[in-house]
Amino acid sequence: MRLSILQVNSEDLAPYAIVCGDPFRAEAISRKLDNVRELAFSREYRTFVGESSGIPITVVSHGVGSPGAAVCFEELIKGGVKTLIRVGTAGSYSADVPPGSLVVSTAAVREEGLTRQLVPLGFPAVADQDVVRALFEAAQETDGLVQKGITVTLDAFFQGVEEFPHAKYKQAGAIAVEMEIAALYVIASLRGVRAGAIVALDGYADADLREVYDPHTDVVSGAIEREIDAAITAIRKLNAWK
Ligand SMILES: O=P(O)(O)O[C@H]1O[C@H](CO)[C@@H](O)[C@H]1O
Ligand SMILES: O=c1cc[nH]c(=O)[nH]1
Repeated sequence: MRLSILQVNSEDLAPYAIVCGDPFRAEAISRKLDNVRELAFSREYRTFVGESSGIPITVVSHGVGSPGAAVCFEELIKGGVKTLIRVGTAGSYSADVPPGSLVVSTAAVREEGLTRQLVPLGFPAVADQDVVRALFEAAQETDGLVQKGITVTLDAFFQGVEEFPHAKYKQAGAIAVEMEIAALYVIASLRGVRAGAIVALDGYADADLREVYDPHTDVVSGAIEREIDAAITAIRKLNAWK
């Protein structure tokens, strides 16, 4: 089956997929795999397929924001992907998890506009427990801080005149904010597949991102390297557990 937006054939996809915002990160992830082939680069969606320890893995970039990412997740699932792991970046809510730390998202606050068009807001955006366990174990095997907990998914990146809801979600116990995990978790639940996410913290959520946002520091690059390794290791664990 031809997937019309990703521009790939479903027969070429693997049951495990690693997804990320940035097409260049997708390429970096693919470089960690064996027997890699680039299948397509259509819009923001760059798709590779390769193997780790003989396990086929698809890697796809989904761009920035939940609506575009949702299109990618839906097509991957339609194409036969059964486990999706997002490898992203996020802003921290706490000095306890400073930039360079990793966070495994157990569930996401639905502060975006997409998922309420799919299912009522009372429906949770929650990760698959086996994927969380595999990601957390794998991340702990890398050097550096890793925590697991609730993340927030927001549409807006730069603040306007409205207050961002960070203070109340921090008070409620959330640990980081990004832009696509809630869409991933809701769509995975609706379509009956597994999903999880790990993010590298690249700064603080309450900073003025127009002034200070820089995800290209050595500290962040090191954390992204660690989360990529953790995601691939997590897939090897999940494959061994089945
Ligand atoms: O690094 P990625 O995976 O793109 O994730 C985060 O970075 C982007 C914002 O710069 C948003 O997509 C956000 O969710
Ligand atoms: O959405 C995001 C992603 C990375 N860093 C942030 O502060 N916010």
